[in-house]
Amino acid sequence: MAPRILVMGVAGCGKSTVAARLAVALNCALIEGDDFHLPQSQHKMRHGIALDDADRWPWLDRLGVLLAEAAGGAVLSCSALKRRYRDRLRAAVPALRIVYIDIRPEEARARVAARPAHFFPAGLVDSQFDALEPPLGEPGVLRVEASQPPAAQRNAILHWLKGSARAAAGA
Ligand SMILES: Nc1ncnc2c1ncn2[C@@H]1O[C@H](COP(=O)(O)OP(=O)(O)OP(=O)(O)O)[C@@H](O)[C@H]1O
Ligand SMILES: O=C(O)[C@H](O)[C@@H](O)[C@H](O)[C@H](O)CO
Repeated sequence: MAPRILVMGVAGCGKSTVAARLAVALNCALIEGDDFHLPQSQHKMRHGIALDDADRWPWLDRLGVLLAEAAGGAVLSCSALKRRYRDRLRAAVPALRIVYIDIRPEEARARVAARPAHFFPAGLVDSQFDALEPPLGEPGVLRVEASQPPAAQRNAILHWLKGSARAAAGA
């Protein structure tokens, strides 16, 4: 079955980095969630204003369609901070697998502050943690430590995917 995977977490956790590596390893498409924010949402973030549900719903709906329709599967990099956001993506892609990159606030702040050219300001990182509802306990979720090197993260995810495919086949 074509892979349909969400890599999620707060700004700076490393979701784009590992999602890109995973898409290469799985030979499938990469959907970079940040590329699909509405212009007004990008404007808000650039000006230090956190997104709210109303900003995120149309964005999540678009990403759900892209992920569901990607021929050959896809890896989606998207913050998906709240349970209801993930449920919206699951409504579009029922077999969604989720990789949660878990990072400490001080590390996320340091990473975001170290990339000043990016549209997302370090001052908004705390709001990401305020919004975050970690997906632990939800079905089909793997937690990955943000501090692991990207290659180790990718390998752990590939191992997990292989194990779930075997279990689904009853092996
Ligand atoms: N496993 C890692 N270990 C150390 N640094 C990392 C790791 N993964 C990513 N980084 C670095 O952390 C920063 C943020 O990474 P990345 O852009 O992938 O995160 P992100 O979650 O996609 O962020 P955003 O959503 O804000 O764009 C980058 O400078 C990246 O090089
Ligand atoms: O839901 C959100 O608040 C956003 O998606 C953010 O997480 C940023 O887009 C992203 O992390 C950029 O750095």
